[in-house]
Amino acid sequence: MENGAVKPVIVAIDGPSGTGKSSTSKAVAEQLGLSYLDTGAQYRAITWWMVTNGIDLTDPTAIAAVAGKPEIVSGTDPVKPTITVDGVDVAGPIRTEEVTSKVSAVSAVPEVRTRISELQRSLARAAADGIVVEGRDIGTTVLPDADLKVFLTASPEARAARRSGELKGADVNATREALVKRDAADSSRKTSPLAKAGDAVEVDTTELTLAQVIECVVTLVEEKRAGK
Ligand SMILES: Nc1ncnc2c1ncn2[C@@H]1O[C@H](COP(=O)(O)OP(=O)(O)O)[C@@H](O)[C@H]1O
Ligand SMILES: Nc1ccn([C@@H]2O[C@H](COP(=O)(O)OP(=O)(O)O)[C@@H](O)[C@H]2O)c(=O)n1
Repeated sequence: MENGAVKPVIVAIDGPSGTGKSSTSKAVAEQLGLSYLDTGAQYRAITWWMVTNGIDLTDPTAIAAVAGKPEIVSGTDPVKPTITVDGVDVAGPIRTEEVTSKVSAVSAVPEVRTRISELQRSLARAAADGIVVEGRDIGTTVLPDADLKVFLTASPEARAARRSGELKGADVNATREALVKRDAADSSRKTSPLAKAGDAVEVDTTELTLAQVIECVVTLVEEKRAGK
């Protein structure tokens, strides 16, 4: 690059629910001055639109038929990420239990994935300094040429404890069951399932603090940038 400009760095962070993808990705992006994209929020947003519009989510054909309708816009500032559907701020409504329990059925539909993956690639291309993109299939399918791929894991117990800590009063066992069920659905779907890319660095976060995970990923990005 000319004039000493730094090449944009693309970081893919994948893994199941509650492994720390969002918290880690946001903090890494903020520390390194990169953009940030929560791809799960996009799948939640299209699911919210389908629920709101009474689409039959047991029928993949019905889902596919309307996959192109909602306009989903993601703001990629890690300090204040935003998400709107047809101009409506849905940051709150996409986190309800109803959307969480239905998102895997919607995200398994190939027409939905094609549409959302295109959005993701165009946002990654537009990020002048680079971007941290978190999800399930970023390293394997959406951005297979990412400069760094990280796959976060943690025991189901640790993940359920973290999640039920967020959802005040939620029963840990019920949270664990719902989480394991969603992982199974996301891992077994035909189109770009949740999977570790062959060249991803796996980080088990069960025994690590969030600060340790952030430091680990920042170091990995800096090593990549230094050409190590
Ligand atoms: N290593 C960690 N140790 C303890 N808590 C964590 C750790 N990583 C994340 N958390 C907490 O767990 C919850 C889920 O993290 P989040 O980043 O939303 O995970 P994901 O995006 O993978 O679902 C959050 O409340 C977060 O603060
Ligand atoms: N790249 C992605 C990201 C999310 N998803 C889907 O979106 C759902 C919600 O993702 P999320 O990241 O918000 O989930 P949490 O980890 O926050 O619980 C997942 O369970 C997947 O069904 C996907 O299919 N591919």
